[in-house]
Amino acid sequence: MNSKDDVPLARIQSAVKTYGPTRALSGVTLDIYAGEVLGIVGHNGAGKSTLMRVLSGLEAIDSGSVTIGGISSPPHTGYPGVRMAYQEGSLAPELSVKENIYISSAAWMPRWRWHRPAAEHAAARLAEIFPDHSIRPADFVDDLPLADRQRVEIARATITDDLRLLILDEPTESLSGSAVDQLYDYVRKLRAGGTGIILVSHRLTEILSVCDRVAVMKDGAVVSVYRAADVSERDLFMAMGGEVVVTETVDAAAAPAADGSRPVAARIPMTTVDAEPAEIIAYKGEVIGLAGIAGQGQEQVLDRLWRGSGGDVKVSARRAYVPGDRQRSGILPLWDVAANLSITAIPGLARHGIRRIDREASLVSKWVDLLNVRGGARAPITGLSGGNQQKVIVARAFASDAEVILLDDPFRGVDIHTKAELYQLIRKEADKGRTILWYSSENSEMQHCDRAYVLRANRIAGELRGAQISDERIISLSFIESKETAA
Ligand SMILES: Nc1ncnc2c1ncn2[C@@H]1O[C@H](COP(=O)(O)OP(=O)(O)OP(=O)(O)O)[C@@H](O)[C@H]1O
Repeated sequence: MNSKDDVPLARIQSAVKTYGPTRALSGVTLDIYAGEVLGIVGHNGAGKSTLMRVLSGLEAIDSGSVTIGGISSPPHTGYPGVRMAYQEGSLAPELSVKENIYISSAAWMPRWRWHRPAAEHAAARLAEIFPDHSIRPADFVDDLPLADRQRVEIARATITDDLRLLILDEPTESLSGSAVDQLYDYVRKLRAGGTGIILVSHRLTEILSVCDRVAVMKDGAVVSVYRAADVSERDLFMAMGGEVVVTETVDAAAAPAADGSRPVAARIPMTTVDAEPAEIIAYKGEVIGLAGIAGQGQEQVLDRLWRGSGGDVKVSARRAYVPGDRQRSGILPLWDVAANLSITAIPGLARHGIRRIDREASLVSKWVDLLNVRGGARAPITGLSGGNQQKVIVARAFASDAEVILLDDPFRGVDIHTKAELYQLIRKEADKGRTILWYSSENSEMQHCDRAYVLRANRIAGELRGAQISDERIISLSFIESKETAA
């Protein structure tokens, strides 16, 4: 552990950064040491990503100072030795993996015949961090699923001839369990080699398991710094400004049985892992989880339901979809928060085909308040923090008149207070008769469902109900061999 006498690798003093009227950083003071993992936690919009962009030299502060490795005014290429894996992804989608690696390493890679070294670096680093990955250096980034793009984003940040400070901004929001463990093993290895690492995350369990110290940010400032060994998740939660919200998970006894007495809201034919015919069925008013490790067909189920009835698929005509990949298919970047939020609700609010601006405005203000969207209704959506953008996309679905809501890992990057409120919102909306089908990469979220189907290789590996839905059960169903493959 570092003592006060150690020279910090990075020192931030009274850093202030404003965007128009928004004070994103209101006087941050923080030291970061070589050979430590420093966690940064805080509510959506607390200023975490802004601070990281300042440390990487991407944004200049208005006042205060930032010194890294003895340098206070970084060259246009950023502070030497500081690399960052970005929350929203920084890869050029129309280029291949190796081309992306080359772009960020052009300063030290050969100027000619760089394809091969770039491909070798990409393959070697991906294999080192994520041994079971299946990404090829020639793959186009746009063709990769979100989790693979995240793997490349992380690998890209570490491919350099000089790594002193590695910044990971919410690196695990789209990774599943084993990839998360692999990443943190690599982080520990870097720490042992003397690299300083900053880990920004809303996942407090991960923060406490991998960090040496944790800084809590609130409203643009660091309000406390703890030794990770001295605090609990609850302590961090309270320091972030949390009230203890009791989120009720579904109790098996209380869970509504899938008894068929309610109308069917969605039905989709499937097979079991033993190749028996089966189906995913959601009755009106149920919250149905689609669980299992990432990429096992959960998104295809949502996609088939989104495309609508046809063949043996049955689903209500009024449905809404919350995509997990907000950059690609979620936000409407040229519009403000209000337009992004109300777009699907407008027809339902109109009278005789004429828009009712007053009703639209009150709908928007209700949801902005309910989800505490920092930035307000008139802010451009791209000026919002990542978690706040995600809240707007969730609000858009619930503000519509949809009977069936399809959630594709919807709470990526949303802070824990807001998540707790969203879990309650889902329950309330289900009680009102809406049906929710919900894929989450966080198994613990599935506990808020009435029933959950665990998927493996596009098939149903099992169905859990109420209190049966646990991390352990989901993991074991995700890996146990089927009778067919075991035979
Ligand atoms: N480019 C920008 N233009 C205008 N406002 C911005 C911009 N970037 C950030 N902000 C504002 O600065 C504040 C801090 O945002 P920041 O992205 O740093 O928060 P964060 O703590 O990383 O949040 P999250 O957990 O949601 O990622 C927010 O109010 C945000 O709206």
